[in-house]
Amino acid sequence: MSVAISFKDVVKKYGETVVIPELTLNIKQGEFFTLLGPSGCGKTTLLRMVAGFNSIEGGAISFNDRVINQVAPGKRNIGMVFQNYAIFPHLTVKGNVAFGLQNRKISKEETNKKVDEVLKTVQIDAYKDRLPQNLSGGQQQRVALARAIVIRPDVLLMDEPLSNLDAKLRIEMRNAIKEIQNSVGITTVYVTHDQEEAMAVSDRIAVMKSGIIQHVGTPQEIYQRPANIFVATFIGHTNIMEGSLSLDQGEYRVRFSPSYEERVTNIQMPVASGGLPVKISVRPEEFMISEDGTGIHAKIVNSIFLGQNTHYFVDLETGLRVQITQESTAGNLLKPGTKIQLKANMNKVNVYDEQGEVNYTGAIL
Ligand SMILES: Nc1ncnc2c1ncn2[C@@H]1O[C@H](COP(=O)(O)OP(=O)(O)OP(=O)(O)O)[C@@H](O)[C@H]1O
Repeated sequence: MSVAISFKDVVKKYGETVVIPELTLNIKQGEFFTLLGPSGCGKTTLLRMVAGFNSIEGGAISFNDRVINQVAPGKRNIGMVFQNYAIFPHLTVKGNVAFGLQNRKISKEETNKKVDEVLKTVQIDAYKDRLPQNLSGGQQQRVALARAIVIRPDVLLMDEPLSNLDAKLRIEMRNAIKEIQNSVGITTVYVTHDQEEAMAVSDRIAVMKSGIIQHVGTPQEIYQRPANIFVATFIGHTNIMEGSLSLDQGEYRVRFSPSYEERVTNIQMPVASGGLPVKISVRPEEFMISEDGTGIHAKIVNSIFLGQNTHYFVDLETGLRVQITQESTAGNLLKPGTKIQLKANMNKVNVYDEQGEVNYTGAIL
C-alpha cells in the first residue's frame, strides 16, 4: 500500500548550520513528486530524512498522518534507488532482486514468483541469469529499481538515479521509470537538479533554493506561472526585462520599452495607478515578430537554425540582449543587422515586483 507523506515545519541542522528552515509540504498518495533545485539546496538531505538516515531537528514527517520521526529506517518500508546502482556484483540479476526479500520470511516459490513478476515489470526478465558486469548502465539501473520495488514499499525514494547514464539512455530510462511508477502506483519522491528530467517524469515538483521551497506545482504550472524570478529562470529559458506596470481607466498596461506597451488582463494584485517598476519574464517562444511596424524596436544579432525552430539573439532598443524562438520558415534566416519589432504573447508573460519575488500575474480567465 502506498502512503501520503507530509512534512510539517521540518527543520534540518548540521551542527549549528540550518540547512532546512521550517519546511512544510504534502505529497499525495501514489504521486510522482520531485524535489528539484541547484546543487546544495537540500534535496538529498530532505530525501534522507524521509528514509530515516538523517536526524530531524524540528517539526514532523508523517506517513498517512503517523509521525515517523522516531521510526528506524528499516521499519519505514521504503524502497531506494541511488545514482550509483548499489547492486551486488557477485549476484545475478535474479539474485540481486531476490536479496531484498530474503529477510522477509517468505517461501522459495513465493520469492521466485515475486522476482519474476517484478523483472517483467521493469523489462529485464530476459537478463535474469546475468551478472551485473554484463549489463549496460540502464539495465543495471532497472535491476536496482526492481530490487527497490519487489518488497512492495510504501514509498519509493530515488536520488539522481539517471545521472550516471549517457544523454540518450537518460531519456529512455526516465520514460521507463515514469511508466513503471505509474503501473505500480507507489508514492515516489525523486531528486534531481535537471529541470527537463523533472518536468518529464513528475506529477508535481517542488523547486527548492537554500532549503526553502520556492514553488510547488505541476510541471505546466511551474513553467507557465513561476512563483518568482528564481523559478522562472531555473525552469527552462526565459528573458527578464525591466519595465513598468500602470493602471489607467481600469486597465493594466505593461510598458516594455519606450516604443512598446501592451494591455495585460490577468493582474491579480492591486497596483496603484502610477507606473510601478516591474520585472517582466518572456520565454523565447512567446515573442512574436510584429508585422505592423509596432512593438519593441530591435535588431537581429545572430541566428541558430535548429530544424523545426530557429533561435535568434536580438538586441532590444533598451540595450538588453534577448533570445527568441521562431518556427523556421522555408525562406532565408533573418540576417544579422536586420531591424525588427517584437511583441509578446501577453497571456503567457509573467510580471513580477521589482525584486522578482512576487508574481502579479495569474491564470487567464
Ligand atoms: N553530513 C553533512 N554535514 C554537514 N553539512 C552537510 C552534510 N550533508 C550535506 N550538508 C550541507 O547541506 C546542504 C544541502 O546538501 P544536500 O546534499 O542536501 O544538497 P543537494 O540539494 O542534494 O545537492 P546535490 O545535488 O549537490 O547533492 C549543503 O550546503 C551541504 O554542504
